[in-house]
Amino acid sequence: MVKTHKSSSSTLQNILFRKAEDLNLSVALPPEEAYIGSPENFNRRFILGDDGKRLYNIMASHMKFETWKGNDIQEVMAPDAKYISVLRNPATQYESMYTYYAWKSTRYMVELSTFLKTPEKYMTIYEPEKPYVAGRNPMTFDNGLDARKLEEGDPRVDKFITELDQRHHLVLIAEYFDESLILLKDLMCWTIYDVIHFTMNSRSRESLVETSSIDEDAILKWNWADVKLYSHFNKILWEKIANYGEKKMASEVAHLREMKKNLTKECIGTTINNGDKRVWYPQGIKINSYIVNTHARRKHLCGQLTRPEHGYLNLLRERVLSVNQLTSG
Ligand SMILES: Nc1ncnc2c1ncn2[C@@H]1O[C@H](COP(=O)(O)OS(=O)(=O)O)[C@@H](OP(=O)(O)O)[C@H]1O
Repeated sequence: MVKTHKSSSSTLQNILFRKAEDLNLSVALPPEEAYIGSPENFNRRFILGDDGKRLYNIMASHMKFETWKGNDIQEVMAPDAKYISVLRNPATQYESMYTYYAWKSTRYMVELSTFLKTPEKYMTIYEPEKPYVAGRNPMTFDNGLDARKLEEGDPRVDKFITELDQRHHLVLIAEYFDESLILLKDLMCWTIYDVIHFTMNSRSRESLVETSSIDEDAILKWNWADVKLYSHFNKILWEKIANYGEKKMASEVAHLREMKKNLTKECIGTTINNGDKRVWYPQGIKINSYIVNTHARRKHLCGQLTRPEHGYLNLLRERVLSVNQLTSG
């Protein structure tokens, strides 16, 4: 999975990590924190415990793809691996990113609405040459094309989108996440049970910054390549839904939502927005996470559905390290 920033990728990651845990699949993991090598380009030496020849079933952490040459990621993935990503409406994605990473005090030094009046100016002064998260067209960047300096309409973006379309088996859309997950289940020959999820890494209401329609227009203009990328894959998603059958889709989405509702009742005791040791909080940002109901503590699925990214990374890392110890001992 290409883990695109602030686009519901942690929720998708939770689904994949659950599968890895239950089926004991090999997962390419960062040795610490949440990035594999980034801001350096992807290289297998950044994978925890890699022996130079292992093939992985799952890779679902943030990393930096400069290109999709076919000799980097493909080299480490199992031959029948499916390539997926997720995109979100650039207007909401950009606000989430700017606020979550506190760019008003850590990068561009101004509020989002001020930045949006003359973004080129702030970009020229403050944008790092090699960022973890790009300040312009971030979802295009995460998927492998640095379009921070490309003029609107640059044909390299169209070419990139065409290539990406050939590369990715499925691009999920955050606004139609449940529909996207039904397609994922179909692609992977899973059951609906496999794609149940609770929303991960969402900001608490008080950590959202309201944007005006002027701001939103400015975000869309500034992130023109992301707008193209999103529009393209949103269209593809709806074509896939039509092929799947709209009636069948609606009935499965309803089933998924019903199962989610029941599991929410069963699993979640409380939702908290700070002080959870399994969560990474950027300074001053409140992130929702779930504490399992006392009576559901022994229920494996409840533990999995409520385990935030860093909790899962630590659990899977321990597993990799103990297997490596056994095989080298
Ligand atoms: N299903 C669904 N639909 C729409 N939006 C969703 C969904 N699931 C998660 N989210 C929102 O995605 C934001 C978190 O994205 P990521 O998990 O990709 O963030 S991160 O890059 O890994 O930090 C975060 O956005 P904000 O709350 O606006 O910050 C989540 O609320």
